[in-house]
Amino acid sequence: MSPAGYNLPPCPPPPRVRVVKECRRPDGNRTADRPGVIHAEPRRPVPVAPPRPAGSRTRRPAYSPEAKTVPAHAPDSATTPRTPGTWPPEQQSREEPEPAVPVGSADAPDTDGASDTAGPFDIAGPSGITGTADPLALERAHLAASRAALRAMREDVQALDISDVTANWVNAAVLESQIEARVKALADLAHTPLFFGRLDYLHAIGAEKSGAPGAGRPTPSGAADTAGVADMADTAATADTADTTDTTVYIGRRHVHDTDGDPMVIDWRAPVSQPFYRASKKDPMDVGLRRRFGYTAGDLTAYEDERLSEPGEAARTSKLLQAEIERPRVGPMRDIVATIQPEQDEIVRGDLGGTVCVQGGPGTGKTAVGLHRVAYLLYAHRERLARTGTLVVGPNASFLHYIEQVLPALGELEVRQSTVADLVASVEVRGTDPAPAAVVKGDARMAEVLARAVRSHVTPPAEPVVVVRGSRRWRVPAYELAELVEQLLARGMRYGAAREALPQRIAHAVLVRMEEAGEAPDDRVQDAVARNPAVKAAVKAIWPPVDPAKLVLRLLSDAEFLAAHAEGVLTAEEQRTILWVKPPRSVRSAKWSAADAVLIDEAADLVARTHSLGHVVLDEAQDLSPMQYRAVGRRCSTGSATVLGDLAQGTTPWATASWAEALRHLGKPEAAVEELTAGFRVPREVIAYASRLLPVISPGLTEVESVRESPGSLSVRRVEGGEPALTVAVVEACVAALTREGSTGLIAADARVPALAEALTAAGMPYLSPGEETTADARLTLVPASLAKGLEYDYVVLDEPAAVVAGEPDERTGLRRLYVALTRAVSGLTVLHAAPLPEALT
Ligand SMILES: Nc1ncnc2c1ncn2[C@@H]1O[C@H](COP(=O)(O)OP(=O)(O)OP(=O)(O)O)[C@@H](O)[C@H]1O
Repeated sequence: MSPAGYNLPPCPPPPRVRVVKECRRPDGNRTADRPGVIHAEPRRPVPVAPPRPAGSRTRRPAYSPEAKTVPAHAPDSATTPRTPGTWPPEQQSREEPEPAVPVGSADAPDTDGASDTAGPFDIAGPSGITGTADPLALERAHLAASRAALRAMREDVQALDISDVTANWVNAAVLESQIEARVKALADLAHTPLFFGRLDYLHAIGAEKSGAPGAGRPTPSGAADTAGVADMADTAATADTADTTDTTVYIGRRHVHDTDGDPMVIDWRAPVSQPFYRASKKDPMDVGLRRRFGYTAGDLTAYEDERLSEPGEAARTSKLLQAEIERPRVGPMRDIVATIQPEQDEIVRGDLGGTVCVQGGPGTGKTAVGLHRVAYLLYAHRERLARTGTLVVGPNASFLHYIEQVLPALGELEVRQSTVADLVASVEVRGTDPAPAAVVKGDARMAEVLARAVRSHVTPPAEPVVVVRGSRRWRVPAYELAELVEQLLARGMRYGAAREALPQRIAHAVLVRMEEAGEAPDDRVQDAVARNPAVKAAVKAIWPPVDPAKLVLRLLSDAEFLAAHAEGVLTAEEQRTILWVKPPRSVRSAKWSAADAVLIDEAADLVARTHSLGHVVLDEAQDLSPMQYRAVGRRCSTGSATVLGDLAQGTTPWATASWAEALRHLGKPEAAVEELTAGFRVPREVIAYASRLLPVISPGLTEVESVRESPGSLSVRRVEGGEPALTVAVVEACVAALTREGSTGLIAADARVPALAEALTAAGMPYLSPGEETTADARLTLVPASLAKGLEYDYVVLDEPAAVVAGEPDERTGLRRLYVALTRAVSGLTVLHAAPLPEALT
């Protein structure tokens, strides 16, 4: 296995290039000829990690003081010769951990890396490493060596000379772009920790240990269904350790190995990494020590140990987890790869074959889990999913913008993200429906109405088909044509596919007659007959083309046409509800609504099968109508889905009442429903306050149990003096919130947004809108309550809850909207009201 022994990411749309020749590096060395695989040998020397101290049985090559290569992002000291155990000396002194600072304290130093885990705080000890050296220095040395190894991997790919490899310029261009992508994927981002955890196994990885505790733990080999890109190399390189005596693995975002192919960092998705997320005192999975690392500004500054096999040590909540959650939020959503919790990991690593539905209250990590699941599936089934595609569906553009950096941070750049509206955007949506019309249009019964309407275009043949060839005339009578039509209808084919099949069926009937008359027609004759003008004319009359948009236009404009197909399906009242008062003249001039676009999408699928992807993640799924579920479902009809949502946060008039029903509409009735109840975002005090609404908005749903205590995180204040005084108080609360680190969201009823915007401007306080990225200089976002779903801020100021409730068509939906607004804060929520609070909150 070469350092760069990865298949390169497939590069659709051009077909995968089969590299049949050897790649030749500039130094003349050849690489093997595996199709689509770039090898780069011989490997360059890279510095290796310092020796594991006594008691740590790893196979990693001993640290060599001669190794002088400067690590890619190693501290400046990297060129200085080092002494084992104190490596690198300057770095050790420069990066000596700062004095312990209470987690979440205002004194905590700035962190600027999206993937940093925490500010410095008490370093748990003593370390699992015995010996004289400072454990932190040893870990930093391993980090520096891993970075150097990664740089070497990257340089090997950069050095590839493909000039005599490719047969033509197209192949060369594809290969070039694959190399570019590969180099990009191997980038060492200064502020993204290369590893965030370490496991010390009790037994050598992959060794037989029958009877040993955790004997069933995964081995590094057999990661995945392997075929394909990076995972192939990862799996193979990881498997290198299977017959060794290694006991220690470092876990990070990607695989890094040294010049011998020995892993220095293992991808978090590999089976051998799994115990990092799942092992517990109860089931240590053969892990003796689990170590989590804390970073500050890209520097390794802390670690936290858990000794899973020592019964005396009580299980405790990870301070690093707490610090990570409370780390001020600026910018887009972050990944949680370093702190995925066991119940989340169960979902993340679920089989590709099965659809899973996750019910979870606000802040339980549904979105995070869904995104990490995609990354995991891409690792485990890369080739299959690269071929079939993956998709993340979110509720609106600002939400998608908020989450869009998570997958790239996990090294996955190819996942499409879309709203349902964009998925079905075959017409321009310029109109809106009144709620009652939208509810009927979103009802699953509309699928039956559309199916009937499409099928109604098939007209029973009244005339025979007469095909003239040379001097002969061949006649297929109307009754026989009718039989052919019946057969096609009975097969349940898509309308368009059946339409394409009909000419061949008619031609076949003609050929049977020819044979009966002693002729010996072949396939070419059949094709010629199928293209005969008489056959074409008959097909047009019997099975005319259907334009989905025109069909829906007619259904919504023509009461008789609608009645003919909605008979027994929709009531007369429902039909009236969806009919346009003033029918548009054409598809182009129609003011299509979002629900209309979904109807057109359904009709389009009746005509021609929608392409199915390999896996779809559907977030905030509770808000979809049955017809929207169908639209998403047909995009994973041959694949699987991860459905994420919270019934209590359903705020559309058609929001789903039960997951069983939703999954039925999605076409995945067999899907398992899992529940997440541990809350990561919202502090205990705040979630307890918001949960007062649950009995009214979603009776029977489990309350979220926050993993974080944060005394003083909730403030509810009544403001005397009506709306003007309230506005002043809200602005003041924003000013106060902005004195703290991190982001502030001012959430208000949509109708209140203009007044608040004006007040903020008058106060000289610039603000962003949802979807605009917060930065260190722009930390305040003014959020209409209708767009708050899925978002979060360190501090939230909530304006006038009663107005949020009143902004919705009914009280239950209003209270659900309020529940969403109340659950966006990570560190503090201030509720300000002039009007009385909704009763359920008091
Ligand atoms: N295991 C974890 N470690 C660290 N942070 C986590 C973990 N799980 C979730 N979080 C954090 O909690 C916050 C909420 O997560 P997320 O947005 O995925 O929740 P959600 O269930 O989708 O919430 P909502 O229902 O409000 O949309 C995010 O900041 C996320 O990073």
